[in-house]
Amino acid sequence: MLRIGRIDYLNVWPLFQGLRMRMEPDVRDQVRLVAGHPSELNVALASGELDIAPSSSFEYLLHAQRYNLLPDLSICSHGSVRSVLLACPFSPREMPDRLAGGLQVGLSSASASSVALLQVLWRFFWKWPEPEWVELHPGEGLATGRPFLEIGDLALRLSCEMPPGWHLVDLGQAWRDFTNLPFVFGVWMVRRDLTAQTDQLLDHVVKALHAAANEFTRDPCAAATQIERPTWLPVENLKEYWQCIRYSFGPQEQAGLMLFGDYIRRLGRIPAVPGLSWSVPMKRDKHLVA
Ligand SMILES: C=C(O[C@@H]1C=C(C(=O)O)C=C[C@H]1O)C(=O)O
Repeated sequence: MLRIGRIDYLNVWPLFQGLRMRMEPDVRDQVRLVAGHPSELNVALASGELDIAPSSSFEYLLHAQRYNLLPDLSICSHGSVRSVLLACPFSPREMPDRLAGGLQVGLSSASASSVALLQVLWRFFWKWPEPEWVELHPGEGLATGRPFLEIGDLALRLSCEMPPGWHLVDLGQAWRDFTNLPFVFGVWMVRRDLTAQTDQLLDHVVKALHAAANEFTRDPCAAATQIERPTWLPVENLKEYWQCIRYSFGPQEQAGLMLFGDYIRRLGRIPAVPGLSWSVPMKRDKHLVA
């Protein structure tokens, strides 16, 4: 049995749809998909309830000794991402003045990477004074009337149905403006203590994931007509969204992840930036281990 985490957001829908379509019945019988938001998957992975999951890049940077990474697969954006947003009930230009009077800023309890990204941008890019950070459940932010971080489909919904008077800051775009690099929100982590019996199963799943990712990269909009969309999401918005989401994990994305690691080290959240440990040799390194 292979226990796979599935982020319950539209950002990975095409990947899991592709996986489902490609799994042979005997493989499907041996795979259990467990859905949750990234923080839930981080906890389940760390405690060994899951064997493999796409989840927060922050969790990898924090506990890299527990995991290997699937090569060539991530959840990232090269600019605007649309589903990781700082929502603000006033113009963000007013932030320094508002902070002078003391201000709480809400952080989604669903997130690890985006929480840290917001704190990195706050300190090193915008250079705003530190607010009082408070944790909020997903969907609770608007009612507070204060700035808050939202991720996933709830954030995408905010970007489709912009609440009157609110301003949205896209954190994928802000990271691009800051560093000129992609931001890797999620990576695929495989627990290092996975038993050898699951090797073949894992191999099959990884091949299917790569095929699904390649198909998505070739035509990110194709899946938009296959899915039953929520009423708040026009098909054009979904197509635009999936053109922002990328599953690649090449040198640019790796550089973005390492730079993020260095900033969170400077924030004191990790003692040192770990190396990237792969679950199978990278394609370009195969000749080294042959
Ligand atoms: C792009 C997104 O990234 C997600 C955000 C994560 C986090 O903040 O920890 C983890 C995985 C990603 O799926 C999103 O929320 O849509």
